[in-house]
Amino acid sequence: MKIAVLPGDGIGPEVVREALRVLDALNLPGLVLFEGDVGAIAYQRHGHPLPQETLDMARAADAVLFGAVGDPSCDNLERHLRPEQAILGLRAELGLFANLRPATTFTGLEHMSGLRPEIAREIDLLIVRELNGDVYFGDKGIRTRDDGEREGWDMMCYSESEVRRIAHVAFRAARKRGGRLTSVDKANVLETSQVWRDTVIEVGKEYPDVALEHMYVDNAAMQLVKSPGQFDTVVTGNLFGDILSDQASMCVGSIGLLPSASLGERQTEYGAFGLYEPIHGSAPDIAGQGKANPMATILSLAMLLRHSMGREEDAVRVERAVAECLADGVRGGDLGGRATSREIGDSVVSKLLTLS
Ligand SMILES: NC(=O)c1ccc[n+]([C@@H]2O[C@H](COP(=O)([O-])OP(=O)(O)OC[C@H]3O[C@@H](n4cnc5c(N)ncnc54)[C@H](O)[C@@H]3O)[C@@H](O)[C@H]2O)c1
Ligand SMILES: CC(C)[C@H](C(=O)O)[C@@H](O)C(=O)O
Ligand SMILES: [Mg+2]
Repeated sequence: MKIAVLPGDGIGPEVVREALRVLDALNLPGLVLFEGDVGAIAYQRHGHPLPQETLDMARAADAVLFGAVGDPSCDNLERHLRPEQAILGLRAELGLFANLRPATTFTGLEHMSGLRPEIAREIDLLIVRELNGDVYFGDKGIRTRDDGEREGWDMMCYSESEVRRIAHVAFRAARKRGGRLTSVDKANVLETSQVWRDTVIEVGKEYPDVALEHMYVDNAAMQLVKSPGQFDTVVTGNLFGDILSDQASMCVGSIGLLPSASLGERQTEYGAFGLYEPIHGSAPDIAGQGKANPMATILSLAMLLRHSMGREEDAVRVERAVAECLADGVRGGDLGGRATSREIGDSVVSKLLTLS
């Protein structure tokens, strides 16, 4: 089993390092790890944020563990050379169209949520975010109008087949969870969303056991804060899913806690090929200070064990280790504590070794 490890920029290497220590503690046979450059570091070393060699390494692997990309020093580069293009390029080139972003309450953290504890306690949802389309990948540009004013434009677009395939992933996920699916769109304004909604309804006919509802994205943002417990599985487009998942993280307590899996159609001999990363970014404001919470990356590793390695029991063990550390009061700066990334990694590894 080959894992491509792409730590990236800022806190990326700091959080990936701790996830790898957890992987090491599991002592799994037959693992081969390769490390590659992505993001600003890759641009500095190779002149491109996603060097061909890194892409080839990811393609040749059975799974990818990704940290984060982004560096303020690159904000004025031409767009195709910016670090963020590395993750967008990987998602597109590897056909990873289904991004699973679970958000679940942790016992003992209710008071760290931006919500009242009794409301935070209810959170157990999965955002299924489409990852290969939408305004992210449509034509875009900056043009100068006749009156001399600059105008930026980005085309939002979803085809029926793009919506159909993510809808199937979401319905199947909802079926395995609480049997409820909320499709989030902006069909009252956007034609893209009209096609989205019509297609989700069509696909829904194949899943009569799943209760489907539709919600406009502005209302969904409000409902997520008002009563997050009403959500089971949520399916939405690339942009809305990006925003709602950061919001969901603060309902749980910190962006340093939410993992993700990006999956496509490819299967390997071990499970689904996938890329696993925390939902947060490179956090330049705390990079290099040992302040990053590595739990989101450790929980992403758990998703890798589950989806790409078929090791459900190990995945659950890692998730339990993180949850029990939080219940014991292990807290980084993001949760009002003082534990360093290293100390959080140490705690998770020690806890893991006590769990059978
Ligand atoms: N998938 C990715 O690689 C990814 C995701 C999001 C943002 N980015 C990039 O990261 C850079 C910074 O973006 P941003 O500041 O908007 O978002 P961010 O997620 O990097 O940081 C937002 C805030 O959350 C904090 N934070 C994030 N992760 C944390 C962690 N693990 N522990 C403790 N605190 C944490 C940061 O310190 C910051 O205050 C940008 O270049 C952006 O494009 C990359
Ligand atoms: C860095 C950026 C391209 C990325 C996105 O918008 O998808 C990030 O915000 C994420 O959530 O993974
Ligand atoms: Mg994001």
